[in-house]
Parts: sequence; structure tokens; C-alpha cells
Amino acid sequence: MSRIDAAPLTAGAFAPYGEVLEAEGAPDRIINQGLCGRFHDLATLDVLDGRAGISLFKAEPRSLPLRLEMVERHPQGSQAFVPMSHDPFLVVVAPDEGGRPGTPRAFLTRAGQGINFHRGTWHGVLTPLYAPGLFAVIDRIGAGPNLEEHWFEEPYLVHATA
Ligand SMILES: NC(=O)N[C@@H](O)C(=O)O
Ligand code: NI
Repeated sequence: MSRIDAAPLTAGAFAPYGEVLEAEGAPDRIINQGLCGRFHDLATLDVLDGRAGISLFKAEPRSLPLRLEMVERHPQGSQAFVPMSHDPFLVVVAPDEGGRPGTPRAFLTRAGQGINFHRGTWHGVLTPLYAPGLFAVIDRIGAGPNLEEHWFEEPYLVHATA
């Protein structure tokens, strides 16, 4: 099995695949009588033939190293994972190479970070590393297919880091 070492998630490294949601640095706006910092418009919801909706996912925590057997993509909409606990989670993406995923890349989030996959980005499914694995997921609500899966001939093994 080929090895993949997860890297710390950064906006720059993730940019080809999506946006990082984080409250870092100075807020864009101070609101609510000065009691709240707004980190404004961090990601783009991109939905075709439907609407954006908010769902809750309660997923089983996984442990590393993780057998990565498949990635998927949503041609009709972006998809955001927003943890509802202050825990890191694993994010896997892959470049598209002629309609198939290339070599996957893995990232470990810091507690407090979320992500938004661009529409059509190959990604691993929601992968918590800690219980309760509770996430808000903002993605397309609509009719018709919006899921394409790719199962690797040989799984990868995703490690915490080198
Ligand atoms: N299938 C589903 O709703 N979730 C996946 O898209 C996922 O990325 O976890
Ligand atoms: Ni997905």
C-alpha cells in the first residue's frame, strides 16, 4: 500500500481544492456592540440545480493510519464540513486527472478549522478523529445525481505525519 503523510492544513495548500474556514488574525468586522468578531464570507457555496442546505452528520471517529479505499466528488455542488466540537479531523483530497483522481493528499486540521470543498473536488468522506464526530455539513439539496465515487485498485495508507 502506498503511504500518504497528512500535512497541517493551510489555506494556501488547500486552495486548489477548496477554502479553509478559520477565525484567524483580526476579524473583518466587529459587530454586536463590539462583543463579536465577524470573519466574513470565507467560502463560496456553489450549487447547481438546487439550493444550499445545512445538515448534521454524526460520524464514527477513525484512527490513523487509515486505509483510504475511495474518494468521491459532487459535480453539482460544493460541500462544507464544519466541526461542532473543538477537535482536529482528517481531510483528504485529490487532483482530477482526466476524470479520475490523481494521488491523494491528506491534511490534518487544527481544532477550530473547517473546510469547504469546491464543487467537483475529489475528496475523502467526512473523517472525524475524535468522538462525537458531529459536524454541520453545508451542501447541495436538490434532485438528480450529485455523487461520483472512485474506488482505488489498491488502497492508500494515510499516516498522521512523516
Ligand atoms: N454522502 C454524503 O452525504 N457525505 C459525503 O458526501 C461526504 O463527503 O462525507
Ligand atoms: Ni462528499
